[in-house]
Amino acid sequence: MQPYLELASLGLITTATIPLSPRIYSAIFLEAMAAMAYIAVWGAALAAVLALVHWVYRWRHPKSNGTLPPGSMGIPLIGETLQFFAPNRSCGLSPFVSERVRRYGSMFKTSIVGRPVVVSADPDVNHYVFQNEGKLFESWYPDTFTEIFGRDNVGSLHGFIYKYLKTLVLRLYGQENLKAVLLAETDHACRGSLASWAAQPSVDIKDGLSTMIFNLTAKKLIGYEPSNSSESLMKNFTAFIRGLISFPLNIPGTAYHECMEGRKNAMKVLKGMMKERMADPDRKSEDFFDHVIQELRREKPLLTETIALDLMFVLLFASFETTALALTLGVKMLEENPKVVDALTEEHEAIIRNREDPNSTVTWAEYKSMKFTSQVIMEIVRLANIVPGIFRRALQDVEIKGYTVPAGWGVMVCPPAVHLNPEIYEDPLAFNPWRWQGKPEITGGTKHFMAFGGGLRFCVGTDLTKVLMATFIHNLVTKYRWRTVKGGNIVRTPGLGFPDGFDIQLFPKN
Ligand code: HEM
Repeated sequence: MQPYLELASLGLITTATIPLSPRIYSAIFLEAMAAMAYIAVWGAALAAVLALVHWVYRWRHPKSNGTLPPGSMGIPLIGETLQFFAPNRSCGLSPFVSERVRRYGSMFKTSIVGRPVVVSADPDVNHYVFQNEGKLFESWYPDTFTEIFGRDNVGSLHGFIYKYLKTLVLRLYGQENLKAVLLAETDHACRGSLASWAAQPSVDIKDGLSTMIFNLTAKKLIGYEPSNSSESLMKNFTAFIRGLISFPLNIPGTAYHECMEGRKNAMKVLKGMMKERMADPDRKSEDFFDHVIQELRREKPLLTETIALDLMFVLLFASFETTALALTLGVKMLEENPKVVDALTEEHEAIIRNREDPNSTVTWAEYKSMKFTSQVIMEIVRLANIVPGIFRRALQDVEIKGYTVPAGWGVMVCPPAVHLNPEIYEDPLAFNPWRWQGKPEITGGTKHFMAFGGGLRFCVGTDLTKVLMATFIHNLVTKYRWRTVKGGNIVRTPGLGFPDGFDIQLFPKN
């Protein structure tokens, strides 16, 4: 059929209909199509822009059934992650927290590593969060942290299985075993390490302490001997730790990537060990891993293999790095405060004078008598702030101090904001162990001291850490003097680090 152009419809003439050639027809058709496509593209672009504007608006103004704390959610997707990880080279509160507390108050909202989070610098709020573990809040760490520690790590477990694991770990690191076995072993390890470091021109104290504590605790946990083939395990943990609290960008060359590779390799070693031990039912129980494997062998085990492996991984890591970092900072602070060293020396020389054999190992009664040392340890961990943030997730909308924390949001309790608050600790950056004088011993978290956490999830390694620090200080101040050879500067990203190392030279006392 011949195509026609309806001129009337175009308003050019009244009634005429002119036959058109197919070429003209298709040109007009194409033009109409182009116009429609043009409109569609613009329409789609406009819709996309509107959706984007709406999304950005929603990002910046998240929905809530009540009043959200003030604060900024940062730029979409990235939030304020970059500011959170920005290096801070002092013992003071990170600018990320201090600037926001100044601007918004002690509770503010933000977004870090892809999650909306309410940060609390308020002692009452922190206490409330810890006391409501399992009721209003549960332990939660951002996905990137969970990737690192394993999805079934103890921090991600709840309820019955969590309580069971905690009891299992306390059998190894609780007071009874410390008194019966570990105190003497830590004393022995500290003596040996200090003597070997004194025989060298200098030692990187952080590396030395890490190796000493790793060898001690990994022996208890997995029967690790530094000279056997599993030596690479320590190297993997070191690679793991370097990227632990770094920006979560998993591409080759980044610290985070190195960290994930370290985890992969360490898990390979642990899996190999587990396979070997599972295949040997006659194996005698020699270390903590053997106890865990006995549990796995039961007809209806409470643990799964993944939970067991993640537990071993977390324990191996948490046992050495935390304490090594705190003690390294402690050595730096002692060097800067000779009066504290004098008071420590007096306390520890008195202990030795009261012994029948001055070379005998530290006894539990002696350890318990170290009052000033215990104040020094409290002061070191207060200022070290090894854990810059303790994470939880709201299980329902929670009203606190006139604000709402929406269900599903993260909460970051910020211990440094409490430990460095001048209203709580006078002249908070001063290293002053005497501030703890006459105060009752703290055995759990309190509103004003939460270096080891608080509530149900209070750190299971607290007593081990204190024993390790006390025996190290005992041997250091009674047998050696020391001086810094190089390094000792700190950085927090936000985890504590010693970017230039910290080399000291030890001199035996006569
Ligand atoms: C200076 C040394 C240490 C510091 C500052 C420290 C700090 C902490 C903090 C703040 C928590 C609470 C985390 C939370 O509530 O989410 C915690 C939990 C934990 N710590 Fe430590 N810790 C130290 C040493 C150790 C040691 C030596 C071990 C050895 C086993 C250890 C094992 C653990 C474990 C397994 C948890 C998880 C407990 C749970 O989820 O219930 N920590 N630690």
